[in-house]
Amino acid sequence: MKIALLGYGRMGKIIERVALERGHEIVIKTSEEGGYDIQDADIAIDFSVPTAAFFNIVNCFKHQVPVVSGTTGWLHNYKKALKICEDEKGAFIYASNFSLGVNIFFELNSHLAKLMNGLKQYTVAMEEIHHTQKLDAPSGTAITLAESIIEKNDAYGNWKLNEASIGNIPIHAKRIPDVPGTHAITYNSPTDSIKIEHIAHNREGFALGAVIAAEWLLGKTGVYTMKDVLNIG
Ligand SMILES: NC(=O)C1=CN([C@@H]2O[C@H](COP(=O)(O)OP(=O)(O)OC[C@H]3O[C@@H](n4cnc5c(N)ncnc54)[C@H](OP(=O)(O)O)[C@@H]3O)[C@@H](O)[C@H]2O)C=CC1
Ligand SMILES: O=C(O)C1=N[C@H](C(=O)O)C[C@H](O)C1
Repeated sequence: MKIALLGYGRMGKIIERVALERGHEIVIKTSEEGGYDIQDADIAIDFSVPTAAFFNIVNCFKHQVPVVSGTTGWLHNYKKALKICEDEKGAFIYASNFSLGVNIFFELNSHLAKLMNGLKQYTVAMEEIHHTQKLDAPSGTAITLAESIIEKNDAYGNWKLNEASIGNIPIHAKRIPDVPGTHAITYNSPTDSIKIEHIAHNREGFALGAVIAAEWLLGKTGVYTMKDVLNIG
């Protein structure tokens, strides 16, 4: 595949290496808005910044270039993007986390949330830890985890950053140098705690998942998720 890398930072560079190892070609790599012809590419992979992702993604839809995005912090525009994708007959996969491990963790979290539904002695709390360069908080992955708990557990209707209050899942965001991404969910009762945790040791899993998603999306139209790609859950 001829790949456009929209965002050539920490993730863009690892995705480039993984894509080359899998026999693909990088025809565009950019850290700027525009200045390239997206139609030179068969597919685009956007790992940019929250303020740029929506433009990058919509530009792909408008030129019928399938696009995979892992950028977090822009999801207030997600529904708008889906509408444009539909209108332009585009192809799109967004995931807050492309790693196989986290996608398995999403399933565990959902199952645990269902088991805990109605057990009023337990309260849930989430912690996410990332490197100090991260622009958004809480992480996209933490938001996905919280949304899944809200869907399965009647005790929760929303999440709150660094704040515990009734009906809200507290998400504690910590920034520590060089941490690729850690997410933990703990259910606490007066007598015990149940904790599940995912620790990324590096960024390879995110990059491989994004390239696999791009390979899977090529030739399709419509909106998909990593559940479709990995066929889990
Ligand atoms: N879904 C997933 O699995 C994962 C998602 N992420 C997310 O991916 C995103 C990128 O992460 P990471 O690579 O660590 O961040 P970086 O800051 O290292 O890279 C982002 C790059 O995007 C560039 N950029 C700025 N404006 C634009 C633009 N208009 N178009 C294209 N690129 C632009 C930045 O350039 P400059 O520095 O000059 O501003 C920078 O080089 C983040 O939102 C992060 O949360 C990260 C890991 C996994
Ligand atoms: O910015 C990062 O680094 C990461 N961002 C994603 C998120 O916000 O969930 C995924 C991963 O945790 C790394």
